[in-house]
Amino acid sequence: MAMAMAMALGNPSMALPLRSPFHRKHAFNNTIHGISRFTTNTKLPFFQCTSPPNCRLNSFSTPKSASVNGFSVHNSNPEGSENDQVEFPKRFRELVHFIRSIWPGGSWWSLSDHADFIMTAKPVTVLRALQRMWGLVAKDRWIIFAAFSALVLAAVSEISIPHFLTASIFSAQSGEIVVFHRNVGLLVFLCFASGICSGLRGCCFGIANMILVKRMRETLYSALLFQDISFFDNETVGDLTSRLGADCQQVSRVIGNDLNLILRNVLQGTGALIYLLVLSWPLGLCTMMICSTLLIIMLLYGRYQKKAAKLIQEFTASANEVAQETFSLMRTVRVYGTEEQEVGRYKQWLGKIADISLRQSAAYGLWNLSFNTLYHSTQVIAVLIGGMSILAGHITAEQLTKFILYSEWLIYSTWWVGDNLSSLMQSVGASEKVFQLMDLLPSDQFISKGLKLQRLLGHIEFVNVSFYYASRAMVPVLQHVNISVHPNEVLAIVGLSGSGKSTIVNLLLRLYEPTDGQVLIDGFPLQELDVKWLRERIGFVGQEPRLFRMDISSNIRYGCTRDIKQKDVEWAAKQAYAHDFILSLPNGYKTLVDNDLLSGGQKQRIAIARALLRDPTILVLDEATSALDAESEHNVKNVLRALRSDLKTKRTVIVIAHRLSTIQAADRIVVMDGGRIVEMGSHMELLLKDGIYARLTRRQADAVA
Ligand SMILES: Nc1ncnc2c1ncn2[C@@H]1O[C@H](COP(=O)(O)OP(=O)(O)OP(=O)(O)O)[C@@H](O)[C@H]1O
Repeated sequence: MAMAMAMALGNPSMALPLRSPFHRKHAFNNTIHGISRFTTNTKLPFFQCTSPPNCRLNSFSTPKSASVNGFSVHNSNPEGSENDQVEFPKRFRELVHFIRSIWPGGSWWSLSDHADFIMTAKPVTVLRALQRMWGLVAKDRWIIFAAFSALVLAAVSEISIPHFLTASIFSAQSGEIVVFHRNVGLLVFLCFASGICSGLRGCCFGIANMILVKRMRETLYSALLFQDISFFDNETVGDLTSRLGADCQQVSRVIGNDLNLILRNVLQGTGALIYLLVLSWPLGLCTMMICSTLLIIMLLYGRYQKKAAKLIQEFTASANEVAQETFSLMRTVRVYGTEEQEVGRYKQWLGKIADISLRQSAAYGLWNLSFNTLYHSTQVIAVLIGGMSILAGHITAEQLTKFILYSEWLIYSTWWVGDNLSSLMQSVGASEKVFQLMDLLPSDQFISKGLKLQRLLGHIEFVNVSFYYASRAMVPVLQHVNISVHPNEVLAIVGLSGSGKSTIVNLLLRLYEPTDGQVLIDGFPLQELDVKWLRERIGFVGQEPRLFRMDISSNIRYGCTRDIKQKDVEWAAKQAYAHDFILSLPNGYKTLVDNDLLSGGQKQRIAIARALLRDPTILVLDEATSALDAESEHNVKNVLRALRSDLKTKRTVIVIAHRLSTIQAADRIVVMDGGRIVEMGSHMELLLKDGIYARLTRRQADAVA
C-alpha cells in the first residue's frame, strides 16, 4: 500500500525498492497489481529505458514525463509544460481512480483475482465448524465444562471490579469508613478470584485445545491412510502434510484462543451494557449504537479475513509442496544446478502469500482505525452528555465515572470480540479443507469384510481385463488382457516400457480396480476376498524399493504379521544375499537406514528379504533385480528357483524384467505391447515364433556384444 501511495504521488524511488528482477516483476504482478488494473500499460514499464538520453519510461509517457504504472513521474524538462497540461486531466483521473480503488470496498481489496485457484472445499459455517470440533473433544467434555465455569467466574469477578473501585474512591471521599473498608475487602477478594479463575480458564482451554489438535490430526491422518491409491495420484504430499500441520494448528486456535476470548468478552460486554443501561439509559443507548456499528464493521472484516485465510492456506500448501519436492529431489537439483530456479519457484508462492497478507494487514489497519475512532467517540459522547446531565443534576460525578469506566469496558469487549471473531473466521476457513478430507470415507476394500480362504493355492486369472487410470481417463492402459497363472508356476511378463506390465501387478495387488473384466484368485473374484488376508500372502518387490527410517531388521520385518525371530530375519537376509553387506554396516542389523543411506542394489536385496520373510504364496517381482550386479542377480535367481522347487512351499511367481536373461527359466513368458498381450509361451517357443520377444532378445544380445 505504501508503495502504491508513493507511486500515486509520483515518487518512483519510494515506490520501487528495486531488488532482484524477479522481485520487481513480482512486486508488480502481485503486490501492487491493484494499481495496474486501472492502467492500460502496466508491463514493468518504469525501469526500462529504451531511448537514452530521454529515458522513455513507458509507452504513453513523453520524454519530459515518465509514467510509473500509469502515474507520471515529473521530468524537469521545461519544454514539457504543454504536454504536462494535456496530461494533467488524465493523471488526475487516474489518481481519482486509484484512490477509489483503495477506498474500502474498492477493487484493490478484491481477492477474486485468486478465485481461479482451486478451492474445492465446501464452505463451512462457524456453527457447523464448532459442532465438528465439539464432536472431536466431546469425549473429554469435563475439561470444557471446567474451562467454561472458570471463564464465567473470572468474567463476573472482572466486570465487578470497576464498580467497587469507583465505590471505594467515592466512599473514601465522602468519609464513609465502614463502606470504604467493605468495598476494599470486596475488591481484594475479586482480584484473587479473577486471578485464580483466569489461570484455571487458560489452563483448561489450553488442554482442550491440545485434545482437539491431537484428535483432529489422528482422524485426518487415518482418513488419509485408508484412501484408495488413486486418491494419492491426485493429491500431492506437500499439500496433505500442510493440512496435517499448519491447517490443524490454525484450527486448533479456535478453542484455546478464539472461543475463550470471545465468550469472556461477550459475557463482560453484556454485563457492562446492562450496567450502563441501568446507570443512564440515554448514555447507554449511545454507547450501544457505537458498539453496534463496531459489530457490523467487525462482521464484514471477519468475512474478509475468512476468505483471505482460505487463500493463504492454499498458497501455503503450494509453497510447502514446492519445498517438499525440492528437498526430496535435492540430488537432481544439485546436479542440474537449479537451486536458483527452485528458490524462484518457492518465492512465487511466497509472493502470492505476501499479496494476500498485504490486504489482510491493510484490512486490520482499517479495523483498528474504526475501533479507535469509535472508542474515542464514546468517551467524547459520555463526557458531553454526562457533563450536561451532571449540570442538570440528573446523575452524580460517581455515576459518570462508573459510566466512563464501563463504557470503556464495553467497547474494549466489543473490540476483543471483533478481533477474535476474525481469527475464528480464519480458523473456520482453514478448517474447511481439513473437514472435507476428514469426511472422506475409507476405500471400499477396507469397509467390506471379504472371504478368507482356508488355503491359498495361488491360481491367478485375468479375465478380459481392461483398465485406465482415473487421472488419465482417456488413455487405455490395459485392453482385454486374459492370463491364467497356475499355482507354483513362474510367469514372466516382458514388453517395452509403458506397455502396462506394472499395471497388471497393481491390479493383482488390488491397488486399483479393473475398469472392465475380472481378476480371480483361486477362482474367487478379487473384490470378494479379504484384502488384508490376501496381501499378507503376497510378497512384492517393486522397481524402486524404498526403506523406512528404521533399523535394517525392522525394515525386513516390516508388515510381517507372523511371530518373527531375529534368526528368521537373518535367514531371509541370507536368502536375498543381503546378510554379508548388512554385517559390514556399523551396527549390523541394528543400523539405522533410510532411503538415501544404501545403494539401489542393497535396497533391493532388503526388499527381497522382506518379501521372502512373509513366506508368500504369490511372489511378485517387478524389476526386482534391476539394480543388482550380475553375480548377486545370479544368486538371487538361484534362491527363487530353490524356493520354487521346494515342494513344501508351493509358490506362484510373477516376474517382470527388462533383462531377458532373468526370465529365460520362467515356465511361461507373456509379451505385452500397448496394453495388450501379443505373445505368450516358453522362451524357446517365443524365439521360434520370431516375434517381438525374439527381436528384443536379439537386441539385448547385440547390446551385450
Ligand atoms: N498412477 C498412474 N496414473 C496415470 N497413469 C499411469 C500411472 N501409472 C502408470 N501410468 C501410465 O500407464 C501406462 C503403463 O504404465 P506401467 O507402469 O504399467 O508400464 P510398464 O510396462 O510397467 O513400464 P516400465 O517397464 O517402464 O515400468 C504408462 O503409459 C504410464 O504412463
